[in-house]
Amino acid sequence: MDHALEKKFPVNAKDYKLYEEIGEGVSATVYRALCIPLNEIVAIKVLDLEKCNNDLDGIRREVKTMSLINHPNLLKSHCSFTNDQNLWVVMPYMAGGSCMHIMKSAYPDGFDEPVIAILLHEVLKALVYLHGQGHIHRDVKSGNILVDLKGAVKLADFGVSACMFDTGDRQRSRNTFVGTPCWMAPEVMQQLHGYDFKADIWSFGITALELAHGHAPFSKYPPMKVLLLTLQNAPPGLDYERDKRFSKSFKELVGTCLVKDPKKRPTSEKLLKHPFFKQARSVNYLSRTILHGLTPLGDRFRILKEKDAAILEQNKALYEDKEQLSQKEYIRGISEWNFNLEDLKRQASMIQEDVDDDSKDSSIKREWQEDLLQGERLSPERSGLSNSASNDEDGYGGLHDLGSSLNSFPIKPLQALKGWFDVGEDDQNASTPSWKGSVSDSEEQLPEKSSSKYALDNIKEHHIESATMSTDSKTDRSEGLSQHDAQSAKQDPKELMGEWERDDLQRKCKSDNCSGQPSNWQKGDIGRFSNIEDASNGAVIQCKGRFKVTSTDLLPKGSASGFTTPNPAMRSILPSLNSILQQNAMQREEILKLMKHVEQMTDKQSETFDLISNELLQAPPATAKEKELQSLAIHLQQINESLNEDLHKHRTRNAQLEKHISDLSNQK
Ligand SMILES: Nc1ncnc2c1ncn2[C@@H]1O[C@H](COP(=O)(O)OP(=O)(O)OP(=O)(O)O)[C@@H](O)[C@H]1O
Repeated sequence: MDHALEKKFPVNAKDYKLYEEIGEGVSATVYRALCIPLNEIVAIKVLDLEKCNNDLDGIRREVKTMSLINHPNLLKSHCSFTNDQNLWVVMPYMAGGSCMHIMKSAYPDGFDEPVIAILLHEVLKALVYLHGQGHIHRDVKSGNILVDLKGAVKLADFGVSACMFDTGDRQRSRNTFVGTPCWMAPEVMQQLHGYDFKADIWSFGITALELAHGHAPFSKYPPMKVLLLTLQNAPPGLDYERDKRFSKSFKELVGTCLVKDPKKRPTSEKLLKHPFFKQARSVNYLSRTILHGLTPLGDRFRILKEKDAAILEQNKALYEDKEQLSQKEYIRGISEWNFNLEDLKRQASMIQEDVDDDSKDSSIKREWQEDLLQGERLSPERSGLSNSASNDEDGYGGLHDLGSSLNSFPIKPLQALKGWFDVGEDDQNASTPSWKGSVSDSEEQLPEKSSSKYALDNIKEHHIESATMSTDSKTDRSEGLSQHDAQSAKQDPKELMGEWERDDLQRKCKSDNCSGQPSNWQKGDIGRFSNIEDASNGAVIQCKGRFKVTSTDLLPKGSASGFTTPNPAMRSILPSLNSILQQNAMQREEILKLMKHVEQMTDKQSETFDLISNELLQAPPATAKEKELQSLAIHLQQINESLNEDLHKHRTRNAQLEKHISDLSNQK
């Protein structure tokens, strides 16, 4: 137990001497300071209450949480008090600073795996405790992981944390859009069913990637773009090629956390049992490695601040015309971002078409490769289209779904995008999130039965104070993998399928296709058109729209009559060629349909879109109705963009398939 916690810290500003600045957040500046009567160095977070007028509730929450928590891996405050218009929060000084600062100043490409294992292990222990107490942290990221010089790791910043057992307004806060975009779970962005502890598991996975690469996926993009990329793309992960230096078990851990369906993510307790953490050494290792030889925190912070200022200066000219733009937010790409229309306007103005760097990022690359490997089968990220592909009469199933989603816009803005994200079956069936329901409902979402029971007692008695129960006993309780978890792990191995297994599956898929076995999707459709016998007779084996594929297309160029008995080698390759041709033709057809539909939609609606969005975006919203309309306009634009991106992907895939065919023909 930290000895300092037992000391009585004075609650008067004159008892502290502020030294240099060591950190800065959206709402506060943090200083190294001396507590004069105790002769102890502390950190003091100074919040300007006048500037935080609209978030006093959040501040109150943070201070309360910080004073009540009691876990070695959580940053507890010594005390807090007001000083003029400021709130001072006195905390232990974490001389190593945040992991983000350490990376920025000394490890720009991220840490090595042994270091990451320790950091994640310590943070996860904090999450197990928090979740057991009924709290969601909601802002897990390297900037909030603080380290002291001995290597102690503490998760900080409860500014946006939420308690699962609050009622009324506080409960509604779990339907709000808080956190930091790059680390934010899709369900938090979507605002469909609310969210729970699992949102922290997603952020934990993103933090793992951040520690591995030195930055979070999509960190260079403005929040609006991050939102779209997170919702539309396959989850990011460690790449097989690029991340060779990391173990299979680390890749698997990340894959387990970054599953879009929160129900399929493990609880923090379950995650703590992941084999990856077997390698986690004692925290002393950090002091011998990443903390060794670091310059004092204040100096590091000053240098980083100067660098940031220089970048801002450089970019000033670029963004001059976008007067309202918060450049600082953009460059950091990490700060808390509430789903607010002013932000959207600002951020939307910054969106560029390139997805260059992060498209090189593993997630997009993997999605792309997966699409290629699996042929026509569309990525689940676009399930609105793909699910309907096989039984869709007009081929517009996804678009129809989208249309019907649009009707629900005024009620749930982001719901309109449903069907374009991989909302799991469970999600679609679920009517309300479990935490919204009765007490027994909420139990299901809790990390462990004993924890939930404990937490439920909390609700009954409204005693958040009980959070300060003995750390040791809490830790003990949370150590054991619950029976339920162990069983569900056995019963549903898919649930634990990580990136590695997914890659294996893809490889398998690839080899299946090469052997001429059509995928499920193809099997159904081949029947609709023709069979291999037709091909050998030179008949039209496929006729869709203006595309006709005949078997002569498949025959060797040298064959005069175009009708020879294929040798065994040819025989084996014909089904592949046939299947590819069919895919190709069908893809062309689908692209044409999409293009036609988009053109129609664009013709009819673009004027309306422009009108609505331009007019509405100009004027600040006066009424709730106007706000809804603004949301509608913005989301229609997003959908438009999604459609265009899909179209583009189809085109590219088509080109790839054509190239594949010509390669195969050349080989022949
Ligand atoms: N106790 C501490 N010891 C050392 N450094 C600290 C301490 N507390 C905070 N910092 C530094 O100050 C930075 C900002 O603090 P904090 O995250 O609490 O502010 P904030 O306004 O809540 O930030 P944000 O909302 O952007 O996360 C941290 O990222 C960290 O680098």
